[in-house]
Amino acid sequence: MAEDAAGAAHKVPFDGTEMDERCFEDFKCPEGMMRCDPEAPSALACVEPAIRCREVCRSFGKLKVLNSLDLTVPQGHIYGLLGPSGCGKTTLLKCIVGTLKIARGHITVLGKPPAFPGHEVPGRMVGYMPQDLALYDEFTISDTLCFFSRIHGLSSKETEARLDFLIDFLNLPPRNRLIRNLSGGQRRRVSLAAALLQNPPLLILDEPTVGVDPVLRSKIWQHLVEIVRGGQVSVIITTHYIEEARQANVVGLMRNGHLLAEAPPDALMKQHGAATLECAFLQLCESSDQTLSKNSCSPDDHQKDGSQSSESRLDESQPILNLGSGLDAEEPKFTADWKVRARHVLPKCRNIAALMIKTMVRMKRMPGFLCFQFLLPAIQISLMCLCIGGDPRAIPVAVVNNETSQSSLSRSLLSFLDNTSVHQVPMSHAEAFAGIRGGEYWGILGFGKNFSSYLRRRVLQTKVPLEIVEGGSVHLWQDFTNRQIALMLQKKLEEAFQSFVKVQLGSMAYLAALPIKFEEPIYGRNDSDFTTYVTPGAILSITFYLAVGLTALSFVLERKEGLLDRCWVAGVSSLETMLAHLLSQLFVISVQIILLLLFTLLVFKTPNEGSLFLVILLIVLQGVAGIAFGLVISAAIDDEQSANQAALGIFYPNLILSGILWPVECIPYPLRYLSLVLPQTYASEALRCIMFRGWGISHMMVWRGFAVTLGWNMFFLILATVILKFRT
Ligand SMILES: Nc1ncnc2c1ncn2[C@@H]1O[C@H](COP(=O)(O)OP(=O)(O)OP(=O)(O)O)[C@@H](O)[C@H]1O
Repeated sequence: MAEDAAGAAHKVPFDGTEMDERCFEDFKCPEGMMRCDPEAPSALACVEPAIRCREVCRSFGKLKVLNSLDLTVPQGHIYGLLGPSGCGKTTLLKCIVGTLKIARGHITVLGKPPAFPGHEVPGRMVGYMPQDLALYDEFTISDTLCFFSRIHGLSSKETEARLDFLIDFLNLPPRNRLIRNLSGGQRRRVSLAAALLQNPPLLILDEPTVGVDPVLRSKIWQHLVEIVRGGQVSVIITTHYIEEARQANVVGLMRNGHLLAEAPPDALMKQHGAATLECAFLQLCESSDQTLSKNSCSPDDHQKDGSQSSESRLDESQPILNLGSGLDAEEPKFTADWKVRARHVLPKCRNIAALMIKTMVRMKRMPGFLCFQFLLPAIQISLMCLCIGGDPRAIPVAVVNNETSQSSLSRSLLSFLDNTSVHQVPMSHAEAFAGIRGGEYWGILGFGKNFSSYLRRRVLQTKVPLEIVEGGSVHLWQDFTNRQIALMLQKKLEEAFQSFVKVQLGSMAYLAALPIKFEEPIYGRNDSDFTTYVTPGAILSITFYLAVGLTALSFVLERKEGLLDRCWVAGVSSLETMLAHLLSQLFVISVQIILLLLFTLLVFKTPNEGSLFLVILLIVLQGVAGIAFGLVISAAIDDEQSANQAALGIFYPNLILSGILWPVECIPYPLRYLSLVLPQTYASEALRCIMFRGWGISHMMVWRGFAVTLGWNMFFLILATVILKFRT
């Protein structure tokens, strides 16, 4: 370690003689610019660098973004990282703070690799200002800073003091102004304030001065110069304003994923005889291009993989870069005992509380959306109860009655037909058939002119000719393109006939009845409708998918806006983020379930014969499964459109296969096996058993629903954690 540190601290100066990196202090700022304190760095000569990157490689797919990059940020220095757009500066900073993993090489930040157990990088040792604003729009300035101060564990007194200082120093608007109402430059300054908040020993600032006026820009630099003066704070800063980087103690000029030079700005300019840093940079780029083209002309110099040879890289960087980096290429070994490792993995209540308060504040700021969120499941189940499973109403049916007498049996029979469901339209035979073919009627009821006498004979005589049977029957022609309506019509006609027979025959009614007796049902009711069957599954499905949608969307958006990364760098682990979201969503789900059940049980009178506690528990667990599945989607998918498509793409197959709309028994094998492993199949069955059969947890069909739901919860949570781990 000591050897590594010493190796890293040696630089080859422009004239080729060895120099200690403390020599970096020996530069002058141009007139009119702020000067770095030349005294500052010398106090910390030859200590472990604040950041040391050796042979760092990182690719996105086939694109090599960091290519064997070496970089050293000395302790107590401002390091200006410069380079053209797309050269990999942000990627490098993300690797340094640990939000991106490197493919090769090693990085130490304040003595240890980022995210090493027990190391507070990420954490309160580092203040990170990402390139994206990464601020919560619904927060005020004060909410934003208090949120990060809770994560860093600052006391309320410390927070107040820092808030006052930062608002004054960065010339911010009043603290109760919402972020969404700030200008771009003001937001950027709030983002910088969040990075400076806890006075960290390391500041990593990705373009903090973009969109900031020159006066404030100079003030920011002055502040940076002041805070590094004591030698305890180090800063790495990227900027597009190359000349402002002359105020840095060291600049690193980056191109195509590696450093062309790393030296004090004045020394760099002197070596290239350039009047400005920009000119020096241009010259370096030109000489780098020349070296490259020279090397590309000589086939022997080509590397097998087509990447730039290490020799050529050395050539182009030789005047400036640390040639002793080879000494550091060997990865230093770091160890932590099991207690530190365990503490590192265990979620911190402080962070979970900070994240939960954040969610609550955001909800408070969006009352309309919150009410909608609470009421949505109740609205959905109400719509379902109102629109699905009920009997069709006022179905037009043509009646062709050839009996003319007012006292005929056909008229009596028709009077028993349920008029709310069936709308009878008397007409002639020809009109009726023309009407049904034209789609005006769903059926035709036909009575022959001798219907009454033939019906009596057919019931009372033991043997009658076929002509009597035909003439004594009600004839029904139907449009069967709508099965529900067709079956309802048949059922209504049968019911009307049974009632008619009871009145006409009294105690002799059995003569015209089917020799089948439908006894009282053991469970459920004779008149239970399709709505009753669908409701339990619909409740679970609504709870599950609302949780999926809200979780996936909120996480994907937070990730896209860089908020998740920013919290991570502040020291919040993925597990803490997931737990905090789970707990806050549990509150939302609880309110949703209360309203949902109030509507289902009290307004729509869906029967519940079993334990209300079990009903609520199963719905909550399904909600948790939805949240966990939402986490999987958000962990695996980066943009909201794809996340929406994934959630929607899974919604219908799951609804159809889970036996929510239609019994699982109708699903053909082997699709049935797939249906049985889905999260809502056994759970819906369990909820139906509790609500309609009054069964408890001891019944296999009930506990199986709970067990499968718990199993899916575990699976989704583990899967989300694993995906997050692999994708960092
Ligand atoms: N998540 C990603 N997936 C794929 N490619 C990426 C990703 N992030 C960055 N890149 C690519 O890596 C390269 C370097 O990007 P990076 O943001 O590090 O550049 P930069 O030097 O910070 O640019 P700028 O100064 O414009 O911010 C670019 O070509 C970019 O397109």
